[in-house]
Order: sequence, then structure tokens, then C-alpha cells
Amino acid sequence: MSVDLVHIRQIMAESDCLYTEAEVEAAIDAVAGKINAELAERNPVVFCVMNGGLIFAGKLMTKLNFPLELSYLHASRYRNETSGGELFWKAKPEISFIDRDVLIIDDILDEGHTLGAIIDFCRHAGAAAVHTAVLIDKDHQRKARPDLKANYVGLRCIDRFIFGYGMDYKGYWRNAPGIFAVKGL
Ligand SMILES: O=P(O)(O)OC[C@H]1O[C@H](OP(=O)(O)OP(=O)(O)O)[C@H](O)[C@@H]1O
Ligand code: HPA
Repeated sequence: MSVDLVHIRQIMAESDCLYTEAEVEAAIDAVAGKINAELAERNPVVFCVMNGGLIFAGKLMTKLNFPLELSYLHASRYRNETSGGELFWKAKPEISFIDRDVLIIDDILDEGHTLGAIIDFCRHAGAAAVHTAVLIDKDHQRKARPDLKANYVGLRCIDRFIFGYGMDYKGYWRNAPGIFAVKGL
């Protein structure tokens, strides 16, 4: 599939900034403070959910001041689209976390299918406790499990398709320095 870079640039130019870089950084600081207060003695194994969780996880890591192990997993259901489909595991966790505390780090809790499936997987695979951190939680009534909340939430946003800080629009703009909403979506 060829990518129309003019369109991709236009998406950025016409977007609405929901959170500036400074606001996102402050939110990441606040999440780090809470995790430091609550998980420092838990010897957690931390999993970054690729690809979207990459920037949040990376920014968060150096702010955590206790010993931890870091790994990744890759589950995807949007596949560069703006609405989600079936969850597809591209890489399951390789590091053992049996009887361990697990901390899952992702960019966004949208409908929650992804986080729900990852939590189920970790529990079935023997984690002692599963903690979750998301940079942003989208506010709408379409949550797959309305009772599923992330333990640590940086920001909340309205029901629009957003990008930046790890979140993509058609595979692009994960690098955008802020959180932006696509015009019309
Ligand atoms: O709450 P949900 O509606 O399940 O959506 C959230 C998930 O969607 C995105 O991943 P995506 O499937 O786009 O994969 P990616 O991280 O590789 O972009 C995002 O990174 C979350 O993992
Ligand atoms: O709003 C979104 N933006 C980018 N990726 C996403 N994955 C789920 N929701 C979103």
C-alpha cells in the first residue's frame, strides 16, 4: 500500500492539540511518582506493549527509582487503521513472570480489548499480580469491560482519534511531541 505523505502531513497540520508536550511530560512524572510509591518493593517485571507503548514506557523507565526488569510484548488490533479489529499477538512475553508482579505499560486504553486480553494472558500464565499503566484513557461508552480500569492513568481524553507520544495515525506521527486529535475523527 503506498502512503500519501501529503495526506499524512496534512493530518498533523489540521489536527487539534489536546495536550502539549509539557502537559504530557508532567503527566508522565505524576504516573512515575505513583508507581515509585506503590511498586518499589514488588520487584516487578515491566512489559512495554509494542508499538504504541514504546515512548511512554521509555520516558517512564528512567523516572522509576527501584530495581525492575524490562521486556516487551506486541499485541495489535488496529493495524494502522482508525478502528480496531481482532487482537493479533505478534510477540508474546518471553521472560518468565510466574509468581511475579507484572506491570503492563501501554499508550492508550480505548475500548480496552487489548489491555483486557493482555491482563488475562498474564494471569493465566501465572503472574502474582498484574498492574497496568496507560498514558491516556479515552472517555466513551464502548469499553469492552466497563469495570476494567488501568491502575495508573496519565491523562484522559474525549472520544476522538488521537496520535502522538507513541500513538499512530496510519502508522505515522507516533513521534509527534504532544497528543493531537485528527480533524473530523
Ligand atoms: O483499547 P483498545 O481499543 O484495544 O486499543 C488500544 C490499543 O490499540 C493500540 O494498539 P494497535 O492495535 O494500534 O497496535 P500498535 O500499538 O502497534 O499501533 C494501542 O497501542 C493499544 O495497545
Ligand atoms: O485514538 C487512537 N489513536 C491511536 N491509536 C489508537 N488505538 C486505539 N485508539 C487509538
